[in-house]
Amino acid sequence: MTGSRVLVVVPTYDEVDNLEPVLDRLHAAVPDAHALVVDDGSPDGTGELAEELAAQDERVHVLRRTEKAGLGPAYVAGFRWGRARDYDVLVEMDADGSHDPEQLPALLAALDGADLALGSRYVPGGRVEDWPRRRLLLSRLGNVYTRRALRLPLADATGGFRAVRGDLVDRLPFDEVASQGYCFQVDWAWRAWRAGARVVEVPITFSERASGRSKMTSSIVVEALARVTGWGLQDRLADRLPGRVPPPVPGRVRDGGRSSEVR
Ligand SMILES: Nc1nc2c(ncn2[C@@H]2O[C@H](COP(=O)(O)OP(=O)(O)O[C@H]3O[C@H](CO)[C@@H](O)[C@H](O)[C@@H]3O)[C@@H](O)[C@H]2O)c(=O)[nH]1
Repeated sequence: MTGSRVLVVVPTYDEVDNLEPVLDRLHAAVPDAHALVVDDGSPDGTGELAEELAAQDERVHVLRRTEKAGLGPAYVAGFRWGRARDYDVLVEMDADGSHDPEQLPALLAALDGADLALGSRYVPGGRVEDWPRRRLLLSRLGNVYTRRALRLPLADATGGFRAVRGDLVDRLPFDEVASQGYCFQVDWAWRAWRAGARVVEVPITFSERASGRSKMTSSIVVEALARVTGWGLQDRLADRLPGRVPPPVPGRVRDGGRSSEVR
């Protein structure tokens, strides 16, 4: 979307070695983009570093929260901050170098014909590099399960590199989004699709983080499994209710220009 004001929301927890290189790469790739670092009281000083970077560069902003409250609430706070300041496009990007800012222009370009552009590791052309095999397996299985349980025609609903038009953010009921962990990604992609949003998957390369450790925990996995299973069951039960009001017309999903069927 040419001429748009773009805000890249970067959630951080203990990313002191990764943050500056990632912001440098972002501004080399998309010089006009602004970045909002949403730090949850990182003990390693990421929040203080973000303040220093913001003092040196007017394109960098910081939202500091007092404690680690999860990826979902961090993004909701970042999206609200961005919409209150009239950014037209909001972007999700990890702080650890897993997402390549050079691929951001492709995500932004995809918004010309879509409301939500998902960076996708699992469409043709997408890749995962150097991730431990068990993480890759978990991610693949999580996506297969999500697709089946929610009848959501996405190859990668759990990824965290995406761009969304501000007006879609305004339409979504983020007050109802209770997901704390990485399930947040599925949660709002699903709500967007059900709300009739035009969703496109854009191939990306995801690489193992540059330094530090993943914040993935077993409770994040359990939350995702429980929530996705619950939503899927509710949806199927609702199908059986007499006089059920038809669900909203689902949005279109495209992958490289082709329409996808619900699998
Ligand atoms: N503010 C804040 N940030 C957090 C929190 N937990 C994690 N983060 C930040 O969120 C980003 C992703 O966390 P990682 O721990 O690096 O995630 P990963 O294991 O590489 O995650 C992969 O799976 C996620 C779930 O599908 C994806 O969202 C992510 O893109 C990637 O594919 C990092 O920038 C990390 O600092 C939190 O509680 N609060």
